[in-house]
Amino acid sequence: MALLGEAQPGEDLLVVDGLTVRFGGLTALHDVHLSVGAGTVVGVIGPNGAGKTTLFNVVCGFVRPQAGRVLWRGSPLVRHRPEHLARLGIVRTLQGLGLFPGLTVLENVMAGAGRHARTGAFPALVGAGRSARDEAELAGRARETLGELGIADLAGRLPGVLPYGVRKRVALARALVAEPDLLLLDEPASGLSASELVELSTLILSLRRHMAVVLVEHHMDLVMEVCDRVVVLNFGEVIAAGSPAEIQADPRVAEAYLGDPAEEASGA
Ligand SMILES: Nc1ncnc2c1ncn2[C@@H]1O[C@H](COP(=O)(O)OP(=O)(O)OP(=O)(O)O)[C@@H](O)[C@H]1O
Repeated sequence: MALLGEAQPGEDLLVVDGLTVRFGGLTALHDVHLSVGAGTVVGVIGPNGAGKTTLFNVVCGFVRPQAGRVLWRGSPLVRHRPEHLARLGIVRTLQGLGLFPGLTVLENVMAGAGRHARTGAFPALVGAGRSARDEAELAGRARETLGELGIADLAGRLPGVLPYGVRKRVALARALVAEPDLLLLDEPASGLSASELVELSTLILSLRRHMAVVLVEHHMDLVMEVCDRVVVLNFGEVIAAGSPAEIQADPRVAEAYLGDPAEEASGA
């Protein structure tokens, strides 16, 4: 895969240091610490409402914490905004796919190349401000990424006509074309068939050569298969962190999940 990783293995790319987030009287995160090394896949799991999405939202600059910091390559991210992330080398996929219905698959993927675009999001989206050469180079990279995900033949289609699993791949291609150093994956397994899950697992494992991944996911089989480390949140607090085997054997984790409907729904 032609995705370039600049970080050295073992380097801590992302450090979340003592994050606390409150929404009115509700504490969504309380003193959360975690670190993500280059070339590692870190799973963030926990029952519904545990704070996983809030954690992503803080890293992405959507939510400001009441306490704590997010460090990127050793420097605190101060008042960072979601639109600056791709240029830092951080890209997130959304639970909702967020594809543009009026753009083709190829155009949707090209719209994800924020890190390399020389202009802001809207001009980049419509192609303004890029030279014909930039445009051709970007289209080539977008096609290559679609090829790596096995959907190059769908480049000219509109996303609305494609099955959900394929649209998820398009959303992933849009994230990967930015060649991130850190990919934040928000429930990539939801809605996928058993065979698509196997492909997703292989893909995530292959990404490690190029980038770090943080995976928020309810599908435990996938988490246990692809993650180097797993962090478990419950009611906004880290209740366990360790290897997949350690997490599976931890009684506090089983207890946190007892009766969680999302868990039952995922069949894990
Ligand atoms: N903008 C907000 N305003 C008020 N409360 C919020 C807001 N965002 C999240 N919450 C609350 O914060 C808590 C953590 O929510 P969050 O979405 O981070 O959990 P989650 O682990 O991602 O859940 P799920 O697995 O269901 O997606 C929940 O109680 C939620 O209702």
